[in-house]
Amino acid sequence: MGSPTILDTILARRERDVAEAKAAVPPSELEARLAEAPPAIDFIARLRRDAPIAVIAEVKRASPSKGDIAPGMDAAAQALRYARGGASAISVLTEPTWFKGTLADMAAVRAAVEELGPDRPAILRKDFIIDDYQLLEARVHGADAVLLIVAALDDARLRHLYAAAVRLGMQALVEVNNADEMSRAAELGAALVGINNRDLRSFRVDLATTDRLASLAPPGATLAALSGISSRADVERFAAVGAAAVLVGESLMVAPDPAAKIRELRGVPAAAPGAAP
Ligand SMILES: O=C(O)c1ccccc1NCC(=O)[C@H](O)[C@H](O)COP(=O)(O)O
Repeated sequence: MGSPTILDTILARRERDVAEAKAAVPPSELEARLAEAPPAIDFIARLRRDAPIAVIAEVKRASPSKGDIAPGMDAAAQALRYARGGASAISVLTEPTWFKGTLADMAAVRAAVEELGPDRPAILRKDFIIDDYQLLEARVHGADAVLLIVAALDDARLRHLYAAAVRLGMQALVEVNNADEMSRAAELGAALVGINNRDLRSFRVDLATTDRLASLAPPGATLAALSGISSRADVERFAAVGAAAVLVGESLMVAPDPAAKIRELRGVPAAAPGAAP
């Protein structure tokens, strides 16, 4: 066996984190809080509503590959900038050690977008989900959808977590990075598939990953392209191979005007001068 990859290291740490969280707040306590959780909307329908291309805008303070990106960023304020630009969904990284995110960030984002009414952006919990407990946490803190990374889960666990997410009223963005993972997502019957251009084991970003894998997506699935996206040309490239959405993190986090950057990615004209960023 070779040395552990960053994905292995993150997953091992997440297992310990989940055990500690369960010791502090037992699953039964979270289950009891489900009834008061903010209601979920249909994540896929929210993306589809913004055809031909929806932007899933990510709150990402740091990452294993880049280190600090915007460590002091206020998640809720950034989410409102994204909403102003027309983001269809907000992805909130809730992993604390490498991404400097928290569940409290996601709850704050959810509360902030609630003010926008029924057309609010949908909320994705972006994390390394390995346990039902994290699904309960996600729903209680206002997620409409969760990320399930095929490379992080065996088939039985993937199937179990996918069904459990749906039972809780959420949808799952099923992430793949190669043809084998895509066939596992198809086997699962994933309704929403994210092709990650970043190989989570090597950090290598290759935009051609989406081009190569898009035609292997299960028929009828909604397709999203993830990672390394920074220009309108990237978005057009992925729309041309059938992506209904793009997920964008770093280039929005470093943009001086994130709302304008989202408009640029969506291909809509710039806002009138003097409009709030
Ligand atoms: O971003 C990383 O360095 C990373 C490393 C290991 C596992 C996951 C990682 N990122 C998660 C993501 O896939 C991205 O946050 C997301 O797709 C946005 O990517 P980008 O637009 O390139 O910031």
